[in-house]
Amino acid sequence: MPTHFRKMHGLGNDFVVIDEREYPLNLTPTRIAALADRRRGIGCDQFVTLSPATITEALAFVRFFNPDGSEAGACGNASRCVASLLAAETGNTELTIQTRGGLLKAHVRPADEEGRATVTVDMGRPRTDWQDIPLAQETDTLRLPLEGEPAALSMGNPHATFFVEDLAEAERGPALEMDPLFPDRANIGFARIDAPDRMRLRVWERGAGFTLACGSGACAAAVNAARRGLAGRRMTVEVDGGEMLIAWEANDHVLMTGPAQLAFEGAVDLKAYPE
Ligand SMILES: N[C@@H](CCC[C@H](N)C(=O)O)C(=O)O
Repeated sequence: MPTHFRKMHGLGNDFVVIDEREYPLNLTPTRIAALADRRRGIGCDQFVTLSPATITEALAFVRFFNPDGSEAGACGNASRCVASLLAAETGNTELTIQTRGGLLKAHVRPADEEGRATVTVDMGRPRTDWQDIPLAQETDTLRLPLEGEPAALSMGNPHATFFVEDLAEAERGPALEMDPLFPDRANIGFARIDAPDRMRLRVWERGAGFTLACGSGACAAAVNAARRGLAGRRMTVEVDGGEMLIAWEANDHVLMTGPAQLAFEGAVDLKAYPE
């Protein structure tokens, strides 16, 4: 029996979304990696599953997997996409989803003629203690002991942000993801500050590589820029796929606003992929 899936994207960061709320599929990392593979599977930057929430206020428990099969505690763009999906399903414009990184509240605005909804997700509080990111050793997370002195934090997943003049420095991403300072590896952002309220960002994503947009990376870069005194607390973050608005509120929560879109729906025979 083929399994229904949705292909969604936020600013070109694309997802296969499978709803397991009625039938658990027990997908293994091997099968997820095969399905996420653009050559032999459906292909996506992240694979997303919905299962029943364990907390009554949440509509679903949402899990995010990278194309290498590893699981991430957060994915900003996929959170917007899932929120738009659940809003269409329930008619609620204010809703909560449960993730490994925590409970996320979302506000979903109506979709435009192209089916693109604008969604704000409260991504929670950034965690800046070295153990929470995590780092391998106690260190000042505002300036890590790496060439270029990036700032690091967790948005439910680990991020390091380098502040650069030239985005060509992003070619250091693959090696930095694996640096021993990051025991769980890390998403590596390269941010060029263009104005106190505007930056250009590229992110080498852990387990995925360069993507057109990284929502949690945009939150991390904006917060890190403000922590370093390089920018204010509200920023437009321009990525390869477009723009997000990030606001680091006085209550320490990070609000991320950007688009979410359904690309197409399909069905897949899971048994055709290794377990
Ligand atoms: N695309 C994402 C982040 C996905 C997870 C990341 N690669 C990780 O392993 O932490 C986003 O929009 O936040």
